[in-house]
Amino acid sequence: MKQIDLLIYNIGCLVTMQGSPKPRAGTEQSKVHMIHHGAIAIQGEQIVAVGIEEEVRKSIQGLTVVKELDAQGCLVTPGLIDPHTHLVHGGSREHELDLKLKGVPYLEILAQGGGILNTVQATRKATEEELCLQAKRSLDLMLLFGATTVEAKSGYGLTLEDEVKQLRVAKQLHESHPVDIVSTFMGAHAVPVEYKGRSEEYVNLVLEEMLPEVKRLGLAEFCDIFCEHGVFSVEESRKILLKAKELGFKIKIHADEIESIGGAELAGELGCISAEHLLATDTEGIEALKKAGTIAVCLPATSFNLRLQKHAPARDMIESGVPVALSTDYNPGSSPTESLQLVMTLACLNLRMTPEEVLTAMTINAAHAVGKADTIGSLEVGKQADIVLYNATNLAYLPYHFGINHVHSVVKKGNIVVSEGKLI
Ligand SMILES: N=CN[C@@H](CCC(=O)O)C(=O)O
Ligand SMILES: [Zn+2]
Repeated sequence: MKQIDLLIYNIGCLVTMQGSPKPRAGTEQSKVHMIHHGAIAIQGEQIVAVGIEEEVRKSIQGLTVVKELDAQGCLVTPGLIDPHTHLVHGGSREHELDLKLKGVPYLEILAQGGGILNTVQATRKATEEELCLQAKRSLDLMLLFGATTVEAKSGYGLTLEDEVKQLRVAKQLHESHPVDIVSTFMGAHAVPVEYKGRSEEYVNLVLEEMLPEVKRLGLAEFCDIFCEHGVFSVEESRKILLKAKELGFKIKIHADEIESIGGAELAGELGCISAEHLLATDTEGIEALKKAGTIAVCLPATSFNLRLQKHAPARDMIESGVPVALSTDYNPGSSPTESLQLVMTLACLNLRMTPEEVLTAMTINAAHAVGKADTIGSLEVGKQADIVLYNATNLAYLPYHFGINHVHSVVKKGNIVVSEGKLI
């Protein structure tokens, strides 16, 4: 070891999340590993020492420290991970607010050609540059709110060309923005208008053309599908996810968001890495997830914004041993928010998760949900130095004082990219 490039010291409460080769489930979900008076030493992109400040300083004795960052006694956590977003899209849908207030259900708006299909129109119209600019604005906000890795789905193109356009934007942002992006192909997000009443043909297009081409271009690691009453059936979802698996994609599923049609059971049957939404999941669904080790990605900002009375049964899931992750579900319809901190509050209040369970859900479990737990999700020697410093001294303060941004600084791959709440 030649030198320390960055030493973060005087950390009042350092939450490391260390030691989770597997997603954390059951009582493990609340074990966050907290150190008081901590420090982190970084070389290049990696953590080389982490722990009690005195010990960290001893372990790096004699080495030149290039830069120091005084945490001023504050709370420090691993970089937050947002494992479910629809980051790249055209337009916005504030006009739906009126329909929502009149009580028109989400799936009804979609069935009338609005909702997702409205965003499909706007996304098809937009150029790659326009999509990139719009998504970058959101990605900047996500970073300011503490996210250092974000999953991003396609699914607003619904033609090969437009799906590839969205995925190319995600790739471009991954390469140019400090936030890392994990790409998911979601050509089966809705049946496009030109295939109305011919969903079988659209499913074939996804199977025969889109999936192989996206694979050939290497534009996505994951494949996802909206398995829901009136969107894609369990049979259609099985077909698409099986083909995706065969082609080497890792698989995810939007399951049981509005109705329980067996999406969670399918996730278990196919060994999905994660199943998302799960508001309507019942005991059998929870059991299927548990058996398969599938991560439940809960999206409380979506149920809040859709004004749903029901919430994902996160407590039952945790108590049954299903690992839970949390996400913004950032998208222009059901969850137009980039703030994982708002999600923290909603997860505590509506899903009855503790602040510790919430942090696990946004760090190590989210890292597993995007297949990156070997490099991110905890602060450990050898892991990527993705770190958040807050204007707070304890974990519970984050969900407690809601509606504001608590982030003071963000370190991404060893570089300070946010300081005093501003991008640098
Ligand atoms: N439910 C399906 N897809 C997105 C919403 C997309 C939209 O409304 O534009 C979700 O995960 O919430
Ligand atoms: Zn989604």
